[in-house]
Amino acid sequence: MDAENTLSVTNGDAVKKPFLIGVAGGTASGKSTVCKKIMKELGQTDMDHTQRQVVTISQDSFYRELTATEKAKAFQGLYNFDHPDAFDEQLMYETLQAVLKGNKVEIPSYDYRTNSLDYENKLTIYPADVVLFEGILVFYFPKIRDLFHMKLFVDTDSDTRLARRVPRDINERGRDLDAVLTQYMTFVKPAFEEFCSPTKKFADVIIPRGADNTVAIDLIVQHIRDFLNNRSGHGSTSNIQVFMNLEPETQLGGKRRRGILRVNIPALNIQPNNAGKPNTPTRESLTRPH
Ligand SMILES: Nc1ncnc2c1ncn2[C@@H]1O[C@H](COP(=O)(O)OP(=O)(O)O)[C@@H](O)[C@H]1O
Ligand SMILES: O=c1ccn([C@@H]2O[C@H](COP(=O)(O)O)[C@@H](O)[C@H]2O)c(=O)[nH]1
Repeated sequence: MDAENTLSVTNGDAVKKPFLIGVAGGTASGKSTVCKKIMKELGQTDMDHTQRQVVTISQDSFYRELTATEKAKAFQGLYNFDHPDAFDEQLMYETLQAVLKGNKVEIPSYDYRTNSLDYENKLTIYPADVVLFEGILVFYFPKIRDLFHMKLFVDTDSDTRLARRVPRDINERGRDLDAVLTQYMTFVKPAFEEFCSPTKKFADVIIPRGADNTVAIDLIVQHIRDFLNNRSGHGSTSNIQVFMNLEPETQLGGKRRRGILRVNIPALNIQPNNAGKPNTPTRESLTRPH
């Protein structure tokens, strides 16, 4: 395991740094559905939370607490939940830092019916190998954007998004049609154009049509599988051995050597930040046979 992905060693067990994936996109583009599909394909859903290798965190858990005046506005659909100022950037950053350190974290869930954080129903995020962080503005804040190892943007056209948001907000978020449409035209649509859409350029992978795009989802799932396999030592990380016949005696690595020399060449290592780059054999990897 390379040092870059290992945090510390406790009782002989290495604490591994999770692979952090940001999932951005407009409202109702299918961010949560894409994350659920990824988790399902990786066999992570019918499993105890403490055992999961892949977890999803929603940016909604980082909405700021509203003052009484803001709450009153929110109930009339007059508060802008789509502006970057609606989020607690610092808390989001500190929480992701803790997650990257392999710590267990507790975050509130979000209650859309009351427009508030729900501390009664906290979510425990257990240490995992892969963490998906999804939300409309996860790529907006540079400090947070820089934490991601991979960035996905779910790109669904605005008509489809509105057509999905209306029934969802009425059925699941306790809104009426007028409030949904007023909020959409006043805040959601302009904020998408000003703050969310421009962050598409930061994405490594753009997923047109969201969860319907099974090809894109399968590719992402395969990438995560490769990462998990490599991390658990089941991937193609075994060394390649090359035998060299040093006859006559040859100067090598500052020493005179002769006979059969075994050279260990570390195999292609598909860890994040190292993708596609074969490791270079080091002087230490030149070992004499016993
Ligand atoms: N591919 C799809 N086809 C049909 N409905 C979808 C699709 N993707 C998402 N939805 C529905 O659209 C709504 C918004 O999807 P969701 O994944 O919650 O979006 P987001 O997390 O981006 O807000 C939900 O009611 C969801 O069930
Ligand atoms: O109290 C709230 C908080 C947020 N919203 C809206 O939610 C979306 C973001 O959630 P998605 O699941 O990505 O759609 C955002 O557009 C806010 O307008 C809300 O209506 N009320």
